[in-house]
Formats: sequence, C-alpha cells, structure tokens
Amino acid sequence: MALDSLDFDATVALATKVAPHVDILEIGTPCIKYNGIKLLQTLRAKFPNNKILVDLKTMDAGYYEAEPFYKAGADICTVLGTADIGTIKGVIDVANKYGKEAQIDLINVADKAARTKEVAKLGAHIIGVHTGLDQQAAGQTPFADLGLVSSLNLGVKVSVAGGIKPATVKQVVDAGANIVVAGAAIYGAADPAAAAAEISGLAKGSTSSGGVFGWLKKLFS
Ligand SMILES: O=C([C@H](O)CO)[C@H](O)[C@H](O)COP(=O)(O)O
Repeated sequence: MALDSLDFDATVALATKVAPHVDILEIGTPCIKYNGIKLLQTLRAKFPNNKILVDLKTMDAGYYEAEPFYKAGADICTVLGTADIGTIKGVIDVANKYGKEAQIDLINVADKAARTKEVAKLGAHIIGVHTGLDQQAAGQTPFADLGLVSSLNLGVKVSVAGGIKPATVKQVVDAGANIVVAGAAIYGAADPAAAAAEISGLAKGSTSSGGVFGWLKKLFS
C-alpha cells in the first residue's frame, strides 16, 4: 500500500488500519520528503511484520542518500531509472550491504527494455513499472509497459504501480507483476482496511474477491 498523505499522524493512522492486510507499506515520495526519516522510524517500530518501502526516487548520490534509510529499517528504497548508472549502482550496492533490496523506478525512462536489461545486469532487485500520479492525470496507465518488462524474463522481480484498483489486479498479476502497489484505491476507499484486504486477496489469487473477508462481506451485504 502506498501512503501518499503529507500528514504524519494521518499516515500512521492509515498504516495502522491497513498493515494487517498488506505485505509492504510504501512511504510515498511526497510523504517521505515532507516527514523525513522520523516517519520511517515510527512505522518501523510500530509494524515489525510489514516490509517498508521508502519511495526516495533517488536521482543522485545513490549510496549516500539511501544508506540512512536502510540503516533505519527500510527494506526497499527506490532509485530513478533515469538517473546515472553510477547512482543506480550506489543504491543497489548499499541495499546489498544491509541485506535489503533496491527498486529501479522506470517512470519517464524512454527505452524501458534497454534500461531494465542494464540494471538487471547490475543486480537490481526489483524493477518498478510505474505510471506516476501526474501521468495518470493525463490518462496514462502502466499496462503496456508491464507487458514489455515482464516479457524480458530477466529473473528480476517486477512491481507495478499507477492507479491499480480491484478491477485491474488480476490483469497485472497475469501480466507478470510480482508486487502490486495500490495507493488511491485504498486510501480513497470508504473502508481502507477492507479495500486493502480485497486487493491483497486478489493479488494472491484468491478465488473470490477479497478472499474469506470479501466472501463474508458479500454474504452479509
Ligand atoms: O509512487 C507514487 C506516486 O509517484 C507518488 O509518490 C504512488 O504512490 C503510486 O503511483 C501508487 O499510488 P496510486 O497510483 O494512487 O495507486
């Protein structure tokens, strides 16, 4: 789940609702810029059972920028695929130093296949196929890019983000996504915990929407 609010307390409150229903809590870029590493430290202490991704979208000084976040308990940090290859290598190297993972975000990368092959050779742990919020506002989706990146079969995990909602979870899993990111579909829902449970259930291939939770909901609705 992507936490994209700027408000510290609201972010912790939302994480408290969704944490039991998701594997990874993602601190979104605006959120980490606004709140800083203290928010990571707070979430790390409160949610020992969730992985935490810090969406740094690093563009320079990869090793130097990401190291304090891995030290503070981040499991995954992101670095921009448009960054210099040395910057990307820096984040991969520091992730390896702490036994963690680096995610290379393909947002705005022109030749996504070429960059994916290049960073896979460097040992990238996760490739992020990502249609950002501004691109979504212009009507773009991540589906075609996901198909392209998955078809490379490089043995690197693929994450997809960009307006994913219950109706599109199966499509992205079938297209090869190992990690499904949802932000607005959860925090914009009337019941974020239920939305998180439904999306997780769908992503993990449950047979009914939302697994047992969704089934019970349907039964009593
Ligand atoms: O990464 C994101 C965005 O660039 C701001 O940081 C979002 O968290 C990501 O796109 C997931 O959110 P939704 O698109 O709302 O599902």
